[in-house]
Amino acid sequence: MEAIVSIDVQNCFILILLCLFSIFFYLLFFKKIKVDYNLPPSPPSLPIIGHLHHLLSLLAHKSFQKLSSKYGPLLYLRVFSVPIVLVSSPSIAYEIFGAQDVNVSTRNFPMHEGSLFFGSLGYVNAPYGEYWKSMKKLIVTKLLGPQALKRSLSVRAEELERFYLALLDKAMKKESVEIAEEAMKLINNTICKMIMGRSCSEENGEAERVRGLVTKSDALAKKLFLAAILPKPLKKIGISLCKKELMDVSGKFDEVLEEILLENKEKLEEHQQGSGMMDELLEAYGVENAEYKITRDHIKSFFVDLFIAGTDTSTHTIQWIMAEIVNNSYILERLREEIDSVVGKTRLIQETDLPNLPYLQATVKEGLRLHPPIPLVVRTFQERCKIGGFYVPEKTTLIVNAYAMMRDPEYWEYPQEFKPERFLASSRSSQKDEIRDEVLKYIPFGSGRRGCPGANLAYVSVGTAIGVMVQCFDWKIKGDKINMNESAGKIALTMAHPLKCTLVPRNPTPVPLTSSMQSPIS
Ligand code: HEM
Repeated sequence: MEAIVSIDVQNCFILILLCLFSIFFYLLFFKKIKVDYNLPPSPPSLPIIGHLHHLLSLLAHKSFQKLSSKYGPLLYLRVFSVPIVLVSSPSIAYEIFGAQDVNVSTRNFPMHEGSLFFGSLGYVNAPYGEYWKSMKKLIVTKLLGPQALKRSLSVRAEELERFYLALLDKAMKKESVEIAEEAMKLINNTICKMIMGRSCSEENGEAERVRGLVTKSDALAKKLFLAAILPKPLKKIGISLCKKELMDVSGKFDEVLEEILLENKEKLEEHQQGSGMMDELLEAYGVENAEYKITRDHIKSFFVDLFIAGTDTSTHTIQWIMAEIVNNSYILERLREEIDSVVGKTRLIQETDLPNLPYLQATVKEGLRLHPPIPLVVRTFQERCKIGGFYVPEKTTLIVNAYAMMRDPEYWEYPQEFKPERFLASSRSSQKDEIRDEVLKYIPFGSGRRGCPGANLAYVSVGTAIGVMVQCFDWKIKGDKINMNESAGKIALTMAHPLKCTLVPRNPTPVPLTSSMQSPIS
């Protein structure tokens, strides 16, 4: 009997211990789930598709802006079962591009084998790793870093004069000018020359073909971006629907680039200099023990990415800013006063004048704030993490709504208005701008390691193009005001009604040129 009682007491003790352990582990486990799976708040969604309708809306950045102003700056969305985190606040962006920068340094867009655009060998879609790092080094040292930009100054000066002459020619013939068309020629020729040592030829239609391909690629990129967010089977269908168009664009880019590559290789063999970057790539190509082994297709994909990333963005920025200037005559007057007093009327504005033209610089910054050509910055969280105290699962797509952040009334006075003066004031109180919340309220070029490496080039190309248009011409439009509606359909934010103007030369005689180019009048 004694033995039975002692066994019962032992069992009871073990049972109690088991219960206590279970409760302890249950609480621990339960607590862990609660902490780990405390996802960011999620706005109401539709059955099955979740928040897909917001992504499909014509102007997704605006649809997201409405969502965040109603439900908060950090939201958890889903497209079917695919998770997305939507960020619309500078302080959360600061946390992500600081502590989680490596974690979000890959885009994870679908890659199409064999294509030069959105293919597996490109730069923009390359995962964060050795290949991306070695190409970034090349971009900074040979193309877009401050020293490289100094070396290519004359290339841009020559293209700027060509731009001025093209506008002057149209003005003299009283033809109307489509600003985006002329700006695209300027930007595309500049980028081609800087990368490959020569611009595409206008005579044999090569330049026209490349510009057409850049425009096509931009529309195609939007479709591919949407496909990227769908769950696997739908993603496959989406991409296969774009396949023909993708391979067509890739094939045409290939034709043009193959020819230019051959020319450069011959130059190199004859010890003539091409562009620094092209020479470096051609030398590295095929070298067994190179830092990173690159193929011919790597080079071509890299150039396609640079054309596409640089051309449409800068072109649309020029168009938006010029439209704002024409709509606000006091800004035009103030810009002219500044340019006339610093540059004068006897020579064309140059890149080296920009540091002495603060109002022009502020106008460019304000244009990028109000009309960022890439309104949504998209990345992927490679690993799970915590943001703003919330759990973010691995492989979650990150969408940073730069458009909403740069129009947030908490950070910007009169956020919907075009007021370059705001950047004159902020440059004086730059200390204040270092405050955590202020740092990422201005984000037209993205941020972190994968932020835009072309920002410096963009500022000087856009600044001088706007400078020439203001310095040399009066602007006439049909009607009182330019329609500033936005257009969808492409990845870049464009004007729904492209800006068309008739130009009248401001000076009775054309501005003398610095290079050997001849004015159409002389
Ligand atoms: C107004 C002009 C421009 C704007 C607003 C702009 C904006 C952007 C943005 C928002 C991104 C994504 C950044 C991120 O994910 O955080 C980006 C990436 C990029 N941009 Fe620009 N860009 C402009 C001009 C240029 C130019 C002129 C070039 C070069 C010729 C260029 C080359 C690139 C490249 C290569 C990337 C990908 C960077 C990477 O993945 O590491 N961009 N740009």
